[in-house]
Amino acid sequence: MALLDVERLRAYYMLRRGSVKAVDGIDMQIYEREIVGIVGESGCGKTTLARVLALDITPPLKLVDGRIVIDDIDVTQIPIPEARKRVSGTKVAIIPQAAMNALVPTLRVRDFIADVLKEKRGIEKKEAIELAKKRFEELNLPIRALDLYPFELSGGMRQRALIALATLLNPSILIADEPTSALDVSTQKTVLATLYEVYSKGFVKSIIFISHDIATVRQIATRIIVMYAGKIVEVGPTDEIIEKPLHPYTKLLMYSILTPEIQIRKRVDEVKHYRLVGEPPSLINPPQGCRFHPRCPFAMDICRKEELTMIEVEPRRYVSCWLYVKK
Ligand SMILES: Nc1ncnc2c1ncn2[C@@H]1O[C@H](COP(=O)(O)OP(=O)(O)OP(=O)(O)O)[C@@H](O)[C@H]1O
Repeated sequence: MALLDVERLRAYYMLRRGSVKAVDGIDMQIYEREIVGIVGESGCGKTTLARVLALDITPPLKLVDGRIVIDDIDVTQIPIPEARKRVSGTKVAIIPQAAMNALVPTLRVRDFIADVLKEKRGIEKKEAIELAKKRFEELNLPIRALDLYPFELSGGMRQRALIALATLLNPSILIADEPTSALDVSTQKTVLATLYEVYSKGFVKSIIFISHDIATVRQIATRIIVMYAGKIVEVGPTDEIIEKPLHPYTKLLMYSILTPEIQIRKRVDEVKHYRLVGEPPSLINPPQGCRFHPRCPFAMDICRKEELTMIEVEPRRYVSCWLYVKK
């Protein structure tokens, strides 16, 4: 039974010049005790998907179609503000991409926590600060950080504090959107370690980890979902996605991370003469057929005409590519 079950999800930015189809027909499941990485180039819809799953759906973003069931609650059947009240912080919590700005600069960390917990869950200040102290202790974070203003914390400490805060109420699913992208490599490691800690200590059941960088995702995720142009193109266990990518887009992404491991290089050797050139397409008028076809070195006629849904090529391995359809 999935913790999170998403069906036919469509969420568009409704602009005057057209709708940006940032999440366009997504089916996915997140199960208990897994860390799922969502990867793809900038602009492929990862942040939009994260926002929708966290029910942060404000204009111009609109939920156009589909169903989201979180821990048995079909949140798409309830008005969004009410759904948010029911699940935010307890079933699902998010560390947003602009996390550096997620804290309020004029509030000490503890006052920020108190405000958020009061507003979202009606928890009194004293109790909120006790909860925060306990969680900081459990995660070996310095409790004195609670008395500081955000600008007094280092980037890594701010990010780790946000992980602690997002998980205060032990949400079933934590969504972390590019939590390490603005940090240097050694700070990234400490932030990843804190994320792993909230998972291993059972403060969250599962994590969705979003990043454009497969190399980072690889360090923490047990399963990977690859997104391209508002759609999922491939899903599989991390090792298999890394060592045996199927979709040409995943292969080119893998090749571009220049891994030194010989087996991995060999497996993606078939794309060694190609590069991931150009940009992802406009999501106002995405290409017909497979959205990757204009950049795909292996595109066939059918790819330009017909869209394909996910096919299961092996147990737990899904890909959306005509190359894998048996003729
Ligand atoms: N507020 C907005 N209004 C209009 N279009 C938007 C808005 N936010 C994002 N988009 C568009 O939606 C598409 C998906 O963007 P999104 O930020 O979800 O992608 P992403 O994969 O998370 O990329 P990044 O890592 O750069 O955030 C892009 O075409 C983007 O330009």
